[in-house]
Amino acid sequence: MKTFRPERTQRRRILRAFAALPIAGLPLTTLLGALARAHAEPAAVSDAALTAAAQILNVMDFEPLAKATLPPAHFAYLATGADDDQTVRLNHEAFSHYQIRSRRLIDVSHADLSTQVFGQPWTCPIYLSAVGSMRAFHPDGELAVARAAGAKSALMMLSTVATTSIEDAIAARGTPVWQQLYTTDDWSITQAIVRRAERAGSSAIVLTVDNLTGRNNETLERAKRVDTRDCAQCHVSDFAGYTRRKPMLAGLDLSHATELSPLNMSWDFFARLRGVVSGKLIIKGIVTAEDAALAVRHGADGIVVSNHGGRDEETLRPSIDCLPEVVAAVKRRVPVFVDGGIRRGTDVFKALALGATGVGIGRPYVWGLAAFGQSGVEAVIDLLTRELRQIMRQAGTPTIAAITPEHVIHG
Ligand SMILES: Cc1cc2nc3c(=O)[nH]c(=O)nc-3n(C[C@H](O)[C@H](O)[C@H](O)COP(=O)(O)O)c2cc1C
Ligand SMILES: CCCCCCC(=O)C(=O)O
Repeated sequence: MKTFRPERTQRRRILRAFAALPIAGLPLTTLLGALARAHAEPAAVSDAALTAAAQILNVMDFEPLAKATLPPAHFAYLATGADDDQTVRLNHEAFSHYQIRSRRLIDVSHADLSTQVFGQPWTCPIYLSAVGSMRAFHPDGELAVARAAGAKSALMMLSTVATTSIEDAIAARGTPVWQQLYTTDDWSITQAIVRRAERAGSSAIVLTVDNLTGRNNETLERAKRVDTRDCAQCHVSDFAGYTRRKPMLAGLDLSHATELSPLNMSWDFFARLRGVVSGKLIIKGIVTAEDAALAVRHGADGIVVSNHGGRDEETLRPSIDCLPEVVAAVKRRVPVFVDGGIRRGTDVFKALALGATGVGIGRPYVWGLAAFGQSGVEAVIDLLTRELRQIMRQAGTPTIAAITPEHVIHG
């Protein structure tokens, strides 16, 4: 990559853009770095990128910056979902159907966002959900995310198909991460990944069950036709090449494998997995009361209500709409987490009111990563945290425990 040396007039424009950035603490070098990656030639620094940088008010404002920074096929891998991307859109839109019932005259001078998960203190209920191949979005990939998670005391869930090993991610975060699990139908592979993750200090194994081999992502396929650059980091077209690039799969014999989320996976597999996971075992991708009950019966320690950000199947059922029935079925026996379409502090608030213990984000922090590296991820966490604090005050809920189902209504 060429070094970015802006001309004097460009520098003035960049400085103006930076000065207008309302997010304190994004260093100029970070902004310049992002623009340098976005435009290998300084002369190509576009007005659109500068304007977008100057207008960051909320996490969604990072998306156009990420788009300007990334090769089209990488951005498409990040942005898109299954079929017509309708579930992706509905995941967020559905939050507008829930309205907040604010209570008045409650002392909210000390809003406390801290909570407890599995007996561990969390400074805030927002966590960074698993996203694979993050070096496709920024050279520092998961390392930058882990550092940001450490700086902000946010929980990070590391993908099996991360481009950083769990050992390096934990070292960068400074405290354990959760290991998300994809595996093959070869039991020895499953055991090896679990053993390695637990030896490295992973405090939970999160089995993803909603991403069956063979998703239909037409938007991504179209983007790959126009952008023919090597996207092997994030695209699974060449299975052997793809898995070779994933540190968590290094040293494993995958020569007989063709998939990482086998079609024959069943509750028997989950029960067997329960037998080898010594820490917490969480199941990610549950969207019905029936499966939530089965998960608890099979020994799950936690459930993530998720449709994988609408990436795998076009169900048109937003994950926030699935949360209440799962919470009802679980009857407080294990914590329930949710992700999908969370873009505002009010979305986090509504999810908590509907019974979530923790609320995951995917794309928003990757937009921050793509645009600004570690600082961008931190800024996304800060923005959502600030918005959550604000709505907690407005709604008369000074603590996370004070947020109850009475604070939200489906309209
Ligand atoms: C680019 C990308 C890669 C992802 N990779 C994984 C993964 O490796 N494992 C997994 O369980 N979920 C993965 N997810 C799903 C996220 O963990 C999460 O469920 C989803 O992104 C939440 O929706 P949101 O992006 O609207 O916040 C990925 C999502 C994206 C956008
Ligand atoms: C099941 C193997 C491919 C996983 C790709 C990572 C992922 O979950 C995604 O949404 O992308």
